[in-house]
Amino acid sequence: MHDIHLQTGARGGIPIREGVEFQAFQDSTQWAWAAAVTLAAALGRALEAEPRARLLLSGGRTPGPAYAALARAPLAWDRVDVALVDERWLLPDEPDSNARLVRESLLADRAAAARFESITCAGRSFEEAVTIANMHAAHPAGVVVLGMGDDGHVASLFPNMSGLDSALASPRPYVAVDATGCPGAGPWTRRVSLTPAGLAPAHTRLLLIRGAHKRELLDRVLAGNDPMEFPVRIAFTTPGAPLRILWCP
Ligand SMILES: O=C1O[C@H](COP(=O)(O)O)[C@@H](O)[C@H](O)[C@H]1O
Repeated sequence: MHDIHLQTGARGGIPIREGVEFQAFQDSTQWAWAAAVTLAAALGRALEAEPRARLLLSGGRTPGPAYAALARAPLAWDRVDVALVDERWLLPDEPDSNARLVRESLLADRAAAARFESITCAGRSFEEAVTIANMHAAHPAGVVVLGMGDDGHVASLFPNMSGLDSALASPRPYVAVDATGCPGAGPWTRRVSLTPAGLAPAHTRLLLIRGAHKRELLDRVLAGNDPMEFPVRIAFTTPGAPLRILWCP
Protein backbone atom coordinates (compact mmCIF):
# COMPACT_ATOMS: atom_id res chain seq x y z
CA MET A 1 0.00 0.00 0.00
CA HIS A 2 2.84 2.37 0.75
CA ASP A 3 5.02 1.34 -2.17
CA ILE A 4 5.23 4.59 -4.08
CA HIS A 5 7.80 3.12 -6.48
CA LEU A 6 4.82 1.74 -8.35
CA GLN A 7 3.44 5.21 -8.85
CA THR A 8 6.10 6.65 -11.16
CA GLY A 9 4.63 8.30 -14.19
CA ALA A 10 1.27 8.84 -12.60
CA ARG A 11 -0.58 11.81 -14.06
CA GLY A 12 -2.73 12.68 -11.10
CA GLY A 13 -2.37 12.40 -7.35
CA ILE A 14 -2.64 8.86 -5.97
CA PRO A 15 -4.01 8.09 -2.50
CA ILE A 16 -1.10 6.42 -0.74
CA ARG A 17 -2.58 6.12 2.71
CA GLU A 18 -5.63 7.59 4.35
CA GLY A 19 -5.56 11.36 4.01
CA VAL A 20 -2.35 11.36 1.95
CA GLU A 21 -2.06 11.86 -1.80
CA PHE A 22 1.23 11.39 -3.70
CA GLN A 23 2.17 12.68 -7.12
CA ALA A 24 5.45 12.09 -8.98
CA PHE A 25 6.82 14.37 -11.71
CA GLN A 26 9.44 13.70 -14.34
CA ASP A 27 11.49 16.79 -13.66
CA SER A 28 11.84 19.77 -11.39
CA THR A 29 10.17 22.17 -13.84
CA GLN A 30 6.92 20.20 -13.89
CA TRP A 31 7.17 19.64 -10.15
CA ALA A 32 7.68 23.34 -9.41
CA TRP A 33 4.80 24.40 -11.63
CA ALA A 34 2.47 21.81 -10.12
CA ALA A 35 3.34 23.10 -6.67
CA ALA A 36 2.78 26.68 -7.77
CA VAL A 37 -0.59 25.86 -9.35
CA THR A 38 -1.71 24.01 -6.20
CA LEU A 39 -0.63 26.85 -3.93
CA ALA A 40 -2.06 29.59 -6.14
CA ALA A 41 -5.42 27.82 -6.28
CA ALA A 42 -5.49 27.40 -2.49
CA LEU A 43 -4.53 31.04 -1.92
CA GLY A 44 -7.08 32.19 -4.49
CA ARG A 45 -9.84 30.31 -2.69
CA ALA A 46 -8.72 31.73 0.66
CA LEU A 47 -8.70 35.27 -0.73
CA GLU A 48 -12.26 34.83 -1.98
CA ALA A 49 -13.35 33.81 1.51
CA GLU A 50 -11.43 36.26 3.73
CA PRO A 51 -9.71 39.64 3.59
CA ARG A 52 -6.22 38.22 4.04
CA ALA A 53 -4.69 34.83 3.33
CA ARG A 54 -1.78 33.40 5.29
CA LEU A 55 0.92 31.25 3.72
CA LEU A 56 3.57 29.41 5.74
CA LEU A 57 6.72 28.35 3.91
CA SER A 58 9.53 25.95 4.68
CA GLY A 59 13.14 26.66 3.85
CA GLY A 60 16.08 24.44 3.02
CA ARG A 61 17.46 23.44 -0.39
CA THR A 62 14.30 22.01 -1.93
CA PRO A 63 11.43 24.48 -2.43
CA GLY A 64 13.10 27.49 -4.14
CA PRO A 65 12.00 26.66 -7.73
CA ALA A 66 8.40 26.13 -6.58
CA TYR A 67 8.39 29.51 -4.84
CA ALA A 68 9.87 31.20 -7.91
CA ALA A 69 7.06 29.75 -10.03
CA LEU A 70 4.44 30.78 -7.47
CA ALA A 71 5.80 34.35 -7.49
CA ARG A 72 4.35 34.77 -10.99
CA ALA A 73 0.79 33.82 -10.04
CA PRO A 74 -1.81 36.52 -10.67
CA LEU A 75 -3.12 36.79 -7.10
CA ALA A 76 -4.02 39.72 -4.87
CA TRP A 77 -0.61 39.40 -3.25
CA ASP A 78 -1.12 42.62 -1.30
CA ARG A 79 -3.64 40.61 0.76
CA VAL A 80 -1.27 37.69 1.42
CA ASP A 81 0.78 37.33 4.60
CA VAL A 82 3.83 35.13 4.11
CA ALA A 83 5.56 33.64 7.15
CA LEU A 84 7.95 30.80 7.90
CA VAL A 85 7.36 27.25 9.06
CA ASP A 86 10.69 27.45 10.85
CA GLU A 87 13.85 29.46 11.07
CA ARG A 88 17.45 28.95 12.05
CA TRP A 89 18.83 31.46 14.52
CA LEU A 90 20.28 33.59 11.73
CA LEU A 91 19.49 37.11 10.60
CA PRO A 92 17.10 37.26 7.63
CA ASP A 93 19.82 38.38 5.22
CA GLU A 94 22.24 35.60 6.10
CA PRO A 95 22.70 33.13 3.24
CA ASP A 96 21.46 30.05 5.13
CA SER A 97 18.40 31.67 6.68
CA ASN A 98 15.02 30.48 5.52
CA ALA A 99 13.91 34.13 5.32
CA ARG A 100 16.52 34.82 2.68
CA LEU A 101 15.40 31.85 0.60
CA VAL A 102 11.80 33.11 0.67
CA ARG A 103 12.84 36.68 -0.14
CA GLU A 104 14.98 35.65 -3.08
CA SER A 105 12.66 33.03 -4.55
CA LEU A 106 9.10 34.14 -3.76
CA LEU A 107 9.13 37.82 -2.89
CA ALA A 108 9.93 38.89 -6.42
CA ASP A 109 7.71 39.33 -9.46
CA ARG A 110 4.02 39.67 -8.55
CA ALA A 111 4.48 38.18 -5.08
CA ALA A 112 6.72 41.12 -4.09
CA ALA A 113 3.48 42.80 -2.96
CA ALA A 114 2.96 40.22 -0.19
CA ARG A 115 3.66 41.08 3.45
CA PHE A 116 6.52 39.00 4.84
CA GLU A 117 6.98 38.24 8.53
CA SER A 118 10.51 37.26 9.37
CA ILE A 119 10.93 35.30 12.62
CA THR A 120 14.35 36.78 13.35
CA CYS A 121 15.44 40.35 13.01
CA ALA A 122 18.34 42.49 14.17
CA GLY A 123 17.94 43.44 17.82
CA ARG A 124 15.30 40.75 18.51
CA SER A 125 16.21 38.21 21.18
CA PHE A 126 15.61 34.50 20.68
CA GLU A 127 12.78 34.53 23.24
CA GLU A 128 11.20 37.57 21.58
CA ALA A 129 11.40 35.84 18.21
CA VAL A 130 9.40 32.87 19.51
CA THR A 131 6.86 35.13 21.20
CA ILE A 132 6.40 37.23 18.05
CA ALA A 133 6.02 34.13 15.87
CA ASN A 134 3.26 32.95 18.22
CA MET A 135 1.60 36.38 18.16
CA HIS A 136 1.54 36.37 14.36
CA ALA A 137 0.10 32.86 14.44
CA ALA A 138 -2.98 34.22 16.19
CA HIS A 139 -4.14 34.48 12.57
CA PRO A 140 -3.70 30.78 11.76
CA ALA A 141 -2.15 29.82 8.45
CA GLY A 142 -4.47 28.41 5.81
CA VAL A 143 -1.78 27.18 3.44
CA VAL A 144 1.35 25.40 4.68
CA VAL A 145 4.29 24.14 2.64
CA LEU A 146 6.37 21.52 4.42
CA GLY A 147 9.71 19.97 3.57
CA MET A 148 11.33 16.74 4.71
CA GLY A 149 14.99 16.49 5.65
CA ASP A 150 17.11 13.49 4.74
CA ASP A 151 16.66 12.26 8.32
CA GLY A 152 12.84 12.61 8.30
CA HIS A 153 12.77 15.96 10.07
CA VAL A 154 10.09 18.49 9.31
CA ALA A 155 10.21 22.21 10.06
CA SER A 156 12.88 22.22 12.82
CA LEU A 157 11.64 19.08 14.56
CA PHE A 158 14.44 16.53 14.34
CA PRO A 159 14.54 12.82 15.20
CA ASN A 160 16.15 12.23 18.62
CA MET A 161 16.10 15.94 19.45
CA SER A 162 16.03 16.74 23.12
CA GLY A 163 12.57 18.12 23.93
CA LEU A 164 10.97 16.69 20.78
CA ASP A 165 8.16 15.12 22.81
CA SER A 166 7.23 18.46 24.41
CA ALA A 167 7.47 20.28 21.08
CA LEU A 168 5.09 17.72 19.53
CA ALA A 169 2.67 18.11 22.45
CA SER A 170 2.93 21.90 22.75
CA PRO A 171 -0.32 23.85 22.52
CA ARG A 172 1.63 26.76 21.02
CA PRO A 173 2.05 27.13 17.24
CA TYR A 174 5.80 27.83 17.55
CA VAL A 175 8.45 26.64 19.98
CA ALA A 176 12.14 27.24 20.51
CA VAL A 177 14.24 24.16 19.83
CA ASP A 178 17.78 23.08 20.56
CA ALA A 179 18.86 20.59 17.95
CA THR A 180 22.31 20.02 19.41
CA GLY A 181 23.45 16.50 18.51
CA CYS A 182 21.05 16.18 15.54
CA PRO A 183 23.16 15.74 12.38
CA GLY A 184 20.29 16.93 10.17
CA ALA A 185 20.35 20.35 11.79
CA GLY A 186 23.85 21.06 10.49
CA PRO A 187 25.57 23.92 12.30
CA TRP A 188 22.23 25.64 13.00
CA THR A 189 21.15 24.02 16.25
CA ARG A 190 19.21 26.94 17.70
CA ARG A 191 15.93 27.25 15.88
CA VAL A 192 12.27 28.25 16.05
CA SER A 193 9.80 25.67 14.77
CA LEU A 194 6.17 25.20 13.91
CA THR A 195 4.45 22.54 16.02
CA PRO A 196 1.54 20.22 15.23
CA ALA A 197 -0.68 22.78 16.98
CA GLY A 198 0.49 25.39 14.47
CA LEU A 199 -0.10 23.05 11.54
CA ALA A 200 -3.56 21.86 12.58
CA PRO A 201 -5.67 24.84 11.41
CA ALA A 202 -4.33 24.82 7.82
CA HIS A 203 -6.82 23.92 5.10
CA THR A 204 -4.04 23.10 2.61
CA ARG A 205 -0.95 21.02 3.43
CA LEU A 206 1.69 20.43 0.80
CA LEU A 207 4.89 18.42 1.23
CA LEU A 208 7.56 19.13 -1.38
CA ILE A 209 10.35 16.60 -1.75
CA ARG A 210 12.97 15.74 -4.33
CA GLY A 211 15.47 12.99 -4.99
CA ALA A 212 15.76 9.22 -4.80
CA HIS A 213 16.79 9.16 -1.16
CA LYS A 214 13.73 11.09 0.00
CA ARG A 215 11.47 8.92 -2.09
CA GLU A 216 12.79 5.81 -0.38
CA LEU A 217 12.59 7.50 2.99
CA LEU A 218 8.99 8.46 2.28
CA ASP A 219 8.06 4.76 2.02
CA ARG A 220 9.36 4.23 5.54
CA VAL A 221 7.72 7.39 6.82
CA LEU A 222 4.33 6.44 5.39
CA ALA A 223 4.56 2.94 6.87
CA GLY A 224 4.19 4.20 10.44
CA ASN A 225 2.62 6.82 12.64
CA ASP A 226 5.12 7.76 15.32
CA PRO A 227 6.48 11.30 14.86
CA MET A 228 9.16 10.61 17.47
CA GLU A 229 10.79 8.31 14.89
CA PHE A 230 10.19 10.58 11.88
CA PRO A 231 8.83 13.99 12.88
CA VAL A 232 7.63 14.57 9.30
CA ARG A 233 4.78 12.21 10.19
CA ILE A 234 3.06 15.17 11.84
CA ALA A 235 2.17 16.18 8.27
CA PHE A 236 -0.41 13.38 8.18
CA THR A 237 -0.94 12.41 11.84
CA THR A 238 -1.99 15.91 12.87
CA PRO A 239 -5.78 16.00 12.55
CA GLY A 240 -7.10 18.37 9.91
CA ALA A 241 -6.52 18.79 6.19
CA PRO A 242 -5.33 15.99 3.92
CA LEU A 243 -1.69 16.01 2.86
CA ARG A 244 -0.58 16.33 -0.74
CA ILE A 245 2.97 15.20 -1.53
CA LEU A 246 4.73 16.28 -4.72
CA TRP A 247 7.97 14.53 -5.68
CA CYS A 248 10.45 14.69 -8.52
CA PRO A 249 13.94 13.19 -9.03
O1 LIG B 1 16.53 22.74 8.03
C1 LIG B 1 15.55 22.66 7.32
O2 LIG B 1 15.34 21.54 6.61
C2 LIG B 1 14.07 21.17 6.07
C3 LIG B 1 14.37 20.27 4.87
O3 LIG B 1 15.25 20.97 4.02
P1 LIG B 1 15.91 20.39 2.70
O4 LIG B 1 17.18 21.19 2.54
O5 LIG B 1 16.18 18.93 2.91
O6 LIG B 1 14.94 20.64 1.60
C4 LIG B 1 13.25 22.38 5.70
O7 LIG B 1 11.96 21.98 5.34
C5 LIG B 1 13.25 23.35 6.86
O8 LIG B 1 12.44 24.47 6.59
C6 LIG B 1 14.65 23.80 7.13
O9 LIG B 1 14.75 24.73 8.21
